[in-house]
Amino acid sequence: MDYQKIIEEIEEEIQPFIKEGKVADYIPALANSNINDFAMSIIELNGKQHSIGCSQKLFSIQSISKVFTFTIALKIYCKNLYKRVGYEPSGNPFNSLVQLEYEKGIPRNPFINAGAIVTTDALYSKHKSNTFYTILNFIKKQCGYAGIQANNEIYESELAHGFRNLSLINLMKSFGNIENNIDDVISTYFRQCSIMMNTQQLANSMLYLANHGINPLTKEVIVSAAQAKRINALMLTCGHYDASGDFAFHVGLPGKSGVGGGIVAIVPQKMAICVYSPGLNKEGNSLVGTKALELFTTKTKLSIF
Ligand SMILES: NC(=O)CC[C@H](N)C(=O)O
Repeated sequence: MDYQKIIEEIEEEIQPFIKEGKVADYIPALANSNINDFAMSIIELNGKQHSIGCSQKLFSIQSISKVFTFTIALKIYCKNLYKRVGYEPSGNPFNSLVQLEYEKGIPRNPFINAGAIVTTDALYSKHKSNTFYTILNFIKKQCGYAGIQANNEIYESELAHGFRNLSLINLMKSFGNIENNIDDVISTYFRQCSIMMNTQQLANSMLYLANHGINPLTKEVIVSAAQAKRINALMLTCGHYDASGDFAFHVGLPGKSGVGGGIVAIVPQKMAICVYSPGLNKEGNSLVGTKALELFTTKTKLSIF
């Protein structure tokens, strides 16, 4: 299949939708993202790459970082991790507090904010003040580029406005589900969200999930096949919060979004994809990114369904 031609078609077909989204402004440093930006990158298991648009432009990975932290925590804690964070969809917005009180501080899954904060806390218990560098080094290795960095302005901006996330972590601490100092954990979480990558780097970094946990290019075993299956399952059922059903319905691939405007998606045994468009839909997922992936699976018949 000529993937390059397909993504070129998609770039044209998404144009009418570009102004429909709204860039995230609850993190003030994200408010000046350019709504007209669009990029899409594919990497096949054999390393063949295809890109369109501003695929070299860096943007903050935000909640896509939850895939990396969950992967690292799963390697360390295996099944024990599920004592502290579940694996069911929440049906609620990514930063919702309500369910967390009913469910005694155990977040539904690792891809909503509460679950990702617990995951970062679990990493902090092991790596202490090296936690952020452990996450960053993991990402550098997966994408094959040592220059990956966090963005201090975005980090500071979220730190100054992260009231919701502070509520979540305090509530979980009150239930005994946060082991470390809340300032240490929340600042690590905000820093991981502010890591800057482009669509090409993000697609590269997800390749192990398309290949049963093994990076097909370096042959390194990142997680077991069973763990890779579970990460993909959670991306499918929880990767887009209360729009996860909608994403499965329209796109039909395991995926994970971030409020920076990126979405990664996995075509099992074939490829990893990343799209970028900072205009979001009301659930906080890239509107045009979702549309582009829908067009891709419709044109290629590569949905898992
Ligand atoms: N959905 C997201 O990308 C949310 C991440 C963001 N840093 C937050 O915690 O609110």
